[in-house]
Amino acid sequence: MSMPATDRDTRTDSSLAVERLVKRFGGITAVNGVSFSLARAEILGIIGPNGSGKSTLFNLIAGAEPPDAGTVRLAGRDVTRWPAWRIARGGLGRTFQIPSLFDNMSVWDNLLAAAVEADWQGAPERAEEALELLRIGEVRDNLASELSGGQQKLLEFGRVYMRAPKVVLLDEVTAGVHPNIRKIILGALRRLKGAGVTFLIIEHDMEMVREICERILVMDFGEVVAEGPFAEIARDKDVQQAYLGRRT
Ligand SMILES: Nc1ncnc2c1ncn2[C@@H]1O[C@H](COP(=O)(O)OP(=O)(O)OP(=O)(O)O)[C@@H](O)[C@H]1O
Repeated sequence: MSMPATDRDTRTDSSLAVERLVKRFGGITAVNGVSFSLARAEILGIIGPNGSGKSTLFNLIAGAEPPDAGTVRLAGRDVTRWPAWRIARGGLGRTFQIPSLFDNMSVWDNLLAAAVEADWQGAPERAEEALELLRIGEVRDNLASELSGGQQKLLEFGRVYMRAPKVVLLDEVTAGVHPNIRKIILGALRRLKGAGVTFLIIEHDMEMVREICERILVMDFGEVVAEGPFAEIARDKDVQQAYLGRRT
């Protein structure tokens, strides 16, 4: 089996690389031969209509579901079919569309609980950093259930930060949040990128994609149908009509 030159060149020193990933659910092929790789500190956006396979792709990368074929490499290591907890320990962080928090624990305890397996001793210091990075210091003693939806997204981001991930998957992290919260999230992304963290982002907010993603993958029917910088993707007539809306 021959491999495209672009894959061969980047896969060994990439932060994250997937090759020919496939996932079927009965008669549906949700992910159909997806390959791409991310350099360290790169931000790659994934766009595509509902049902195009974006969430399934995240699940395969994070180990929530095993692929039927293909490989996932994290920092050069083959992590295909590893359980999710082990991939997380290997340096992969993830947020969900609906934040998964401990509702009746405080913001502070939610942060500390995220560090349990990682680093107990450094946890308080890192939790302070998370409060500062995400500007949720004022609500540190509030229960997670008392936070606004946007603050809950910030806290979930903070819980990912606690584990000092090398690669982070963000699933519609700014969907429906107040512009101020969006700004905080963008600032945090830029700071972590500056510290070498790599991001893979599913996003419907095209403004966010344009602002922050260096490269974009367009998915449709489980396949990558276009790939490139935002300006290039935005020029593609088909992509424009289907996903970006008309801009005149
Ligand atoms: N657990 C599952 N069992 C059966 N079919 C599934 C399962 N998960 C996803 N699918 C199907 O796989 C396809 C891809 O779905 P997926 O959720 O990955 O798309 P998506 O691009 O993330 O969509 P959205 O933007 O709505 O989240 C869809 O046809 C979906 O119905």
